[in-house]
Amino acid sequence: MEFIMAYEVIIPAAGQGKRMGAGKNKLLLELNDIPVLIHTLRVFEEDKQCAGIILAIAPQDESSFRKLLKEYGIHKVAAMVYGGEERQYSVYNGLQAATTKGVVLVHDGARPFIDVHLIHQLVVAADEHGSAVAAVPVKDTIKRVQQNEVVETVDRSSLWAIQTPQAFRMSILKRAHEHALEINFLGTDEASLVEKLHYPVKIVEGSYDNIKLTTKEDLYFAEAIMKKTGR
Ligand SMILES: Nc1ccn([C@@H]2O[C@H](COP(=O)(O)OP(=O)(O)OP(=O)(O)O)[C@@H](O)[C@H]2O)c(=O)n1
Ligand SMILES: C[C@](O)(CO)[C@H](O)COP(=O)(O)O
Repeated sequence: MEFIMAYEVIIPAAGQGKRMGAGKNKLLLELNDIPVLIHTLRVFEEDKQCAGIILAIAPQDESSFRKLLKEYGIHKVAAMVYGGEERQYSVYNGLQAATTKGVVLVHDGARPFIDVHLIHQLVVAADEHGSAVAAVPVKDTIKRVQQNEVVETVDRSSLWAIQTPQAFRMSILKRAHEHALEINFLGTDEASLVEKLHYPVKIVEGSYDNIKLTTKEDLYFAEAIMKKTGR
């Protein structure tokens, strides 16, 4: 009998896509005629372990998003909340609508190439260790630069590029977001808020295919990944 560990997922989808320059929410852009948002949501809709999806959206996208959910048969969206000025606040608003006492995932709507096996690995790791994030080893040499001049070459052997999903015991993520508000800390991912509490964050090696669609160039990579994965 397969052991099913249920989780809820918060999908921040309220960004403006400024770096993409699409003139609209980049999650409404289409890959193989299907919106990016739907590619992302489908994975969770089809995962038996996913107990519910919480979507953080921009008010101006509400009607188009609701139409898409209906058109593509996405039934697991348990709540739609309005996002905030920053991604962190969108996730925080989503957290208020979460009901699980167990594991909660946060996954960028802009990362459509998520693999269900990685999701399950993250859920198990978060249940065991408290927090776990998808990541891949850095491939480039990374240098710290000030005024257009290299000041340091960072030792690459311990550098990882952190992705989402990021998985947490609900109690830990709630505490981390509350603490970040208390100390007025703004992080670019949920794990950085947990680190502020000095809690451990485990790494689960993911895939280089799990890209975040951020700039136009990422759309070319996305087309190649669609072909490769047969989506
Ligand atoms: N205030 C925000 C900002 C971002 N996001 C979401 O967080 C994910 C990752 O953010 P990013 O790739 O930076 O998206 P944008 O903020 O839209 O991009 P940009 O910074 O170029 O405007 C995206 O799914 C985006 O919709 C969000 O829910 N609320
Ligand atoms: C959460 C994240 O995807 C991890 O790499 C990344 O930090 C999001 O950054 P963004 O600038 O909000 O897209």
